[in-house]
Amino acid sequence: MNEGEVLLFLQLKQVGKTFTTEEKQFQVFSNIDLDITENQFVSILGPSGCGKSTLLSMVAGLEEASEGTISLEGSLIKTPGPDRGMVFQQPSLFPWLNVRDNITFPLKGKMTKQEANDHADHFLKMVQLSRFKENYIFELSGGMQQRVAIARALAMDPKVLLMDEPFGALDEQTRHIMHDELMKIWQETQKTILFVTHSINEAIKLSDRIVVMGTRPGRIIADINVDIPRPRERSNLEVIELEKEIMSLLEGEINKVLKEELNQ
Ligand SMILES: Nc1ncnc2c1ncn2[C@@H]1O[C@H](COP(=O)(O)OP(=O)(O)OP(=O)(O)O)[C@@H](O)[C@H]1O
Repeated sequence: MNEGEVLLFLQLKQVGKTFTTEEKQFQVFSNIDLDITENQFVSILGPSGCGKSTLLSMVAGLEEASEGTISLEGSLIKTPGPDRGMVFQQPSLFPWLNVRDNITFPLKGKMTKQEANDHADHFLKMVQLSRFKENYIFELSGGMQQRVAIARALAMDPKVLLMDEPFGALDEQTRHIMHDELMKIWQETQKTILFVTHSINEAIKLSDRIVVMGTRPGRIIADINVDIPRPRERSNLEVIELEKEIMSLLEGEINKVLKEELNQ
């Protein structure tokens, strides 16, 4: 690298996605350009169907880009890899393994059993589940299961944590607790986080930056740096102002989706 040259961390260049089925071709989005710096917490916000999950899956390497390129520290992303950890809305844990073994499972072959257990215990402490390491998944609440999924992703030491509506299935109270915990984890681990949500308030509460997507055609309609000091209470005037601003940006997009759905 030449002196003065900035190494881009996560870079999406002119990315597009078209799904092809037997009957038709469907372009979800095109021309997505995004540069994300290391340690940034970036939320992708947008109406249902604009392609948030598809975009995240492409960064995960689970979906291929139809156009453009996605690279992490200069390496093109084509397949899933340990440099990217994924947390889904449903935690997809192994019910036949206890909490700790769920976390050590992907570490098999990478370290000794004792090292893996110690490693898992470190992350279980971080997500405040140390007392539950011997429990089975069905014995945990939804919020606790999601914490196991976060610990499992972090234990792989990814460069980027990809989170697809991770708290979407939780009740309001648990979601608030998880927000606070995720903020602590992010500050402690300094991970880069790409977070998909359709909650404006969630995006404002958590993010350094909010990328707002529109739909049909899918595209970025705003890219907002959030410099409101944390913690960001809902009653904070700056939060309320930003919430209004994003709501008005999204209103037209949401109406577009509703109109099309009602006409179908
Ligand atoms: N494998 C697939 N084949 C065909 N179409 C797909 C496929 N996956 C997603 N789509 C379509 O792509 C569009 C974007 O889907 P995606 O799930 O990425 O949207 P989203 O913004 O995450 O929506 P939501 O907020 O409802 O989860 C939708 O119209 C969806 O039906």
